[in-house]
Amino acid sequence: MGERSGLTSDEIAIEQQYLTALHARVDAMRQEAVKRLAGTRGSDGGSVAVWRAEVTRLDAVRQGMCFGRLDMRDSGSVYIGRLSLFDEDDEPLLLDWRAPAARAFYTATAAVPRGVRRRRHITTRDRVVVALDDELLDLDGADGGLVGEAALLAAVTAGRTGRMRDIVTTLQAEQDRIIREDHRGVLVVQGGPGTGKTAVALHRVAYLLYTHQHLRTRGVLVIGPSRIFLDYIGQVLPGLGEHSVVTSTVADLRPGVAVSRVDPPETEVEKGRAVMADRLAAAVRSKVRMPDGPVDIDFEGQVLRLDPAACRRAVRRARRTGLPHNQAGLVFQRDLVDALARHLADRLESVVLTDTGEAIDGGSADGRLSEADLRALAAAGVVVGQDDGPKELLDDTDRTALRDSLLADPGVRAALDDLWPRLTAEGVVADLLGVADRSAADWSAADVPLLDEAAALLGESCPTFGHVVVDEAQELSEMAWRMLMRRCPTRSMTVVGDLAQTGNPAGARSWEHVLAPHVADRWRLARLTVGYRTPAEVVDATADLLAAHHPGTRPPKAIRSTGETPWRVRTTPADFPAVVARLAPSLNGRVAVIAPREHVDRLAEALSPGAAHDPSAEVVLLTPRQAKGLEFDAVLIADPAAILGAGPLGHNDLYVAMTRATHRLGIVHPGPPPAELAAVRER
Ligand SMILES: Nc1ncnc2c1ncn2[C@@H]1O[C@H](COP(=O)(O)OP(=O)(O)OP(=O)(O)O)[C@@H](O)[C@H]1O
Repeated sequence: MGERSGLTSDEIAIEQQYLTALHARVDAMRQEAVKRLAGTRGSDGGSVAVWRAEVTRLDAVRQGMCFGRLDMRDSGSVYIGRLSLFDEDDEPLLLDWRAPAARAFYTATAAVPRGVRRRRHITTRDRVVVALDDELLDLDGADGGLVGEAALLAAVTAGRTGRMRDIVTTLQAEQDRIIREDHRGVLVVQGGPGTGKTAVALHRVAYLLYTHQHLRTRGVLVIGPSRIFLDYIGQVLPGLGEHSVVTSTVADLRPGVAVSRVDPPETEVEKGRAVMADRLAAAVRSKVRMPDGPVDIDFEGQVLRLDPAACRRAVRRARRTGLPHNQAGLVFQRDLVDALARHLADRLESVVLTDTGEAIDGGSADGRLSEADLRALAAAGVVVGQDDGPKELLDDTDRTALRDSLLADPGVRAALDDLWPRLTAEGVVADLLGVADRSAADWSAADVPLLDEAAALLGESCPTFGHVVVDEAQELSEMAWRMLMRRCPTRSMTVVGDLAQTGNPAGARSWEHVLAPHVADRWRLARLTVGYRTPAEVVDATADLLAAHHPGTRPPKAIRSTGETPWRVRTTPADFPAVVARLAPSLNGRVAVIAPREHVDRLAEALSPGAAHDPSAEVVLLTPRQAKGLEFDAVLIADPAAILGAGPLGHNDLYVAMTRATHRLGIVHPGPPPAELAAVRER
């Protein structure tokens, strides 16, 4: 890495002056936007939205607006920040970090300086420059691999606030490469815990929106594992000036479906398998009834008869359209109504009328049109008078009117619906799962992709996006993948995850396995290898666990050590809650107690009030699943053996739990420690 230069207060003063000028420029732009916004009163909503978005954007990028400067060997200096700014003469003042020319800020090293002589990290608070950190890159130097190391270390060691921060000032080269990868196709980012997958995915969204305007119109969707997680990352994109991204969990992706139940692991696995799609399709198909004999339908007092061959023909024709069930049902209905209308018209026309309207052939026994015939014709809008007996009994308009009145007739509709019923997604899934009382069907997270699949089979459309980001992607079942693919017809996706952290037994064991059915081999893999969250001491504590369950998987390379060795404490089952409650606050900072579900109630009682429910509390109680993607200054694992034993992927859950710590890790085990943790120092 480059050599640090001595920094004088003069240099801080120079940067302060520049920063003040930048803020003055943004103040002026904001004022202008506010004026324009006021001027749009009464004008179209479009320009109101544009100016409102501009004010929001300018407010959002204020904090840390300018964070870097590159001094080039052959040209002048460039300031790097959260947006591009130009002075009144259109001279550049600040370069958006996403612009191609800003790239060297993240990738230049002493070994490959990319024309950069000096890289300066500028730390600001509000409108004040508080620190500068320089690297000189034109000296011969070994390449340490990290860019802006002092600023990076300051960022990763800072206390956690409970909300994720953006890392735009200290992005590393391996991360920058992924962020700027082509947006087309599926990019999988695999990396161990704390390697910045979430951070990279979110910065990639900001980069893609900046670079590809069409994505602003088409929309970007970010999928996360839980609402707590989405809340945790919720500030990152707005801080990068992006407010339009939709974030959701898979379970929340279907409006109107409330998840209120947790399935046992075996059920979750079963519901997650792709074969459920075939079962749902078969279930929907089976709802179409082929009658064995003729079907009699009452219409306006007459009996119309559908013969089974006509029904079969209509089913075949409807299926041939390839339309989803409910739409194909309309084709089926229309087909049979046509048949019925023909049938009715033939019957009516077989009545040959005299000039005075008397029937001389067929019709009713007395040779006149029956009452029912007249009613049917009247219902179809055909007026048959005694004096002006119809010359053409049924023209095209009459036939259409006849079809419409057949279609509108409740008796006809009920008969057709009985053959090809109109279905709801909830009904189909409840039926397949054998849920007795449909109205009370309360859904689990694993039911949501089934409901979505059923809805698609029935012909409901869902919103689609130009790019979809899937975080903690290893947790998604095959059915959940199908659901997401429907939302991304262009298959432009960023998928980030870690197969060693899969906790959902229906989740991924291999990327190939979950992606190939949708994109064949058109996906590419990028890896992140450096761990920014967990210090070396915590990484070491997980070594035996990782080796036992994922032999061959290398843990992330930690960029720092804290000197704080993880410890474990043995206790008795009886004392366990009290010991956890006593130790948790002593860990200092923002602390997570991570425990298996079976202990949550007991521990919630023992811990400070609110811990169980308030993720922003100083001490928060979480299950490993809830802790996914989050991080804390300190973590206390409560009963690791129970976490390991809670399900087939308990070892991955324990790995997730241990790697949430940015500084300190403690373990409380009632009884002997699991073998995987025996090497952790006993206290
Ligand atoms: N280049 C960087 N500069 C500063 N901080 C970074 C950098 N990269 C990652 N971090 C920090 O490291 C921590 C872990 O990042 P992140 O949550 O994105 O990791 P992850 O790979 O998604 O982890 P997990 O798999 O455990 O969910 C975050 O606090 C993030 O801000």
